[in-house]
Amino acid sequence: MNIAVVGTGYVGLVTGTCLADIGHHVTCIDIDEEKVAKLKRSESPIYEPGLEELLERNINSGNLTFTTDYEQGFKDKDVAYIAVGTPENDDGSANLTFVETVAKQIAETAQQDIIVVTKSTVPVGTNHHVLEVLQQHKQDHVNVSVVSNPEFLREGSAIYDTFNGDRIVIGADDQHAADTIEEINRPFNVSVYKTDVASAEMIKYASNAFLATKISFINEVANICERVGANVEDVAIGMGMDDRIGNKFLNAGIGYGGSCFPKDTKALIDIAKRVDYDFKILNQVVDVNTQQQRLLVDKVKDHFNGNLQGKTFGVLGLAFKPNTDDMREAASIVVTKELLDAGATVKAFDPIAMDNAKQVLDDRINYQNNKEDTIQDVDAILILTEWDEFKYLFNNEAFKEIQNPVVFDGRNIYNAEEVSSMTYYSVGR
Ligand SMILES: NC(=O)c1ccc[n+]([C@@H]2O[C@H](COP(=O)([O-])OP(=O)(O)OC[C@H]3O[C@@H](n4cnc5c(N)ncnc54)[C@H](O)[C@@H]3O)[C@@H](O)[C@H]2O)c1
Ligand SMILES: O=c1ccn([C@@H]2O[C@H](COP(=O)(O)OP(=O)(O)O[C@H]3O[C@H](CO)[C@@H](O)[C@H](O)[C@H]3O)[C@@H](O)[C@H]2O)c(=O)[nH]1
Repeated sequence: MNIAVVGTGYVGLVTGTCLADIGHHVTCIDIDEEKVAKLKRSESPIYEPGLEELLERNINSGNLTFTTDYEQGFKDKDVAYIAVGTPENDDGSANLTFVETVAKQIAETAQQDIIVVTKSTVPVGTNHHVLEVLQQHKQDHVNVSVVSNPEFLREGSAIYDTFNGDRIVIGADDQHAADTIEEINRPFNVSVYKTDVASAEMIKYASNAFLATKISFINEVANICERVGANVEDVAIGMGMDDRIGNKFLNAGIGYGGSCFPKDTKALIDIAKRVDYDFKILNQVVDVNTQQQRLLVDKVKDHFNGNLQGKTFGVLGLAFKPNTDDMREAASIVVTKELLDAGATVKAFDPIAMDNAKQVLDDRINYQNNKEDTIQDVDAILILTEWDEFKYLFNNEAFKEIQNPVVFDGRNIYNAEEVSSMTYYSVGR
């Protein structure tokens, strides 16, 4: 099949590359010229394990091309995927400007019948609106239909998730369009769930909101565990042995971040509000997460009797989770700002996200080139992201030289034996 993918961010680039890898002819379109120039050289503008190899293979085979030119991108295409951002507006609602713009551009460019597939996360009703925009701006001889095909990949394992997803959701009111998208995806060999457009749009928000709820729930349990002398890790294992609960997404810590959970939970609250419904649980999930992202700073302040003036902290991990360079809504943004505002000096290091971190974090931060330098001459070490290379910190010569180390572990990456000889704080244990 001949496919255009509009937007080469985390979703568009992974989707386009994987569709090319299963044999489709794919052109990815982006307005960012620098990004497209890099992609043409088989260089990935984002860090995503395995992506660069896949890019190179499919560019070389001729299945994958990149352009900033819509006319070139849509030439002879049967299907167009929309994978542009839907960021948060000030009131929490989803900003649909990019999706609308792309719908209009597709309509104005398409010269043949086209199925438009929305991969971007969009509120219920958006695909119907996209169809209206397409119909308003398309040429008379062109037939258009829309399909909602929400994306469930996780950053850091996006390629794996695409080939091993739990489901592919296809929401369409047009049977032929739904069947075509199912056929396109068949080589992935992932279960397909077909439904109507509105339900597909809702599945995406409900899934993310449920996962965020699981995290805020276990974080509140962790906070109680600390007060009653229980261990949240043992509690999560015991809970997770019940299949109805499941053992995933029960890791307590300093809350969820990233480009999806924070914005999608707020967008679902807004979707509910627009139909006069107060999504009470989800409001609390968001509040708990805001509180949880500050938790480590409260522990630091308690340890230093409320005075961080003149203290130095070594922060390990800045990305919102390991194996990504994405800094969107990372807990490190909150934690480092609070430490700096309290008068502390902050040294920081992330194995991959340094460049992006420098764009979003406070310029008072003293960036380091490695973990060894970051933990030298500090009053305490803070772990904010559970990168593998931080898991063996205690075997590191630089660490062994520290007198009376103090460690605040926001991701519970160490066990009791490892930390027995130091002052150690974690979450819910
Ligand atoms: N990041 C994820 O892990 C993830 C997972 C599932 C769903 N989603 C959803 O997918 C959507 C995209 O997310 P993302 O993280 O990939 O976004 P992103 O911000 O990384 O990428 C968006 C891309 O779209 C491009 N773009 C903007 N306007 C354009 C236009 N008119 N024409 C062509 N390109 C244009 C931008 O230049 C950018 O490269 C969002 O709705 C998001 O909620 C994201
Ligand atoms: O038990 C857990 C699991 C995750 N997290 C945190 O939750 C956030 C999100 O993690 P994860 O879901 O692994 O990453 P994302 O790449 O944001 O993926 C989520 O958001 C995507 C965008 O919508 C969806 O496609 C994915 O299915 C959904 O998992 C991160 O800050 C994690 O540290 C926890 O605190 N505890």
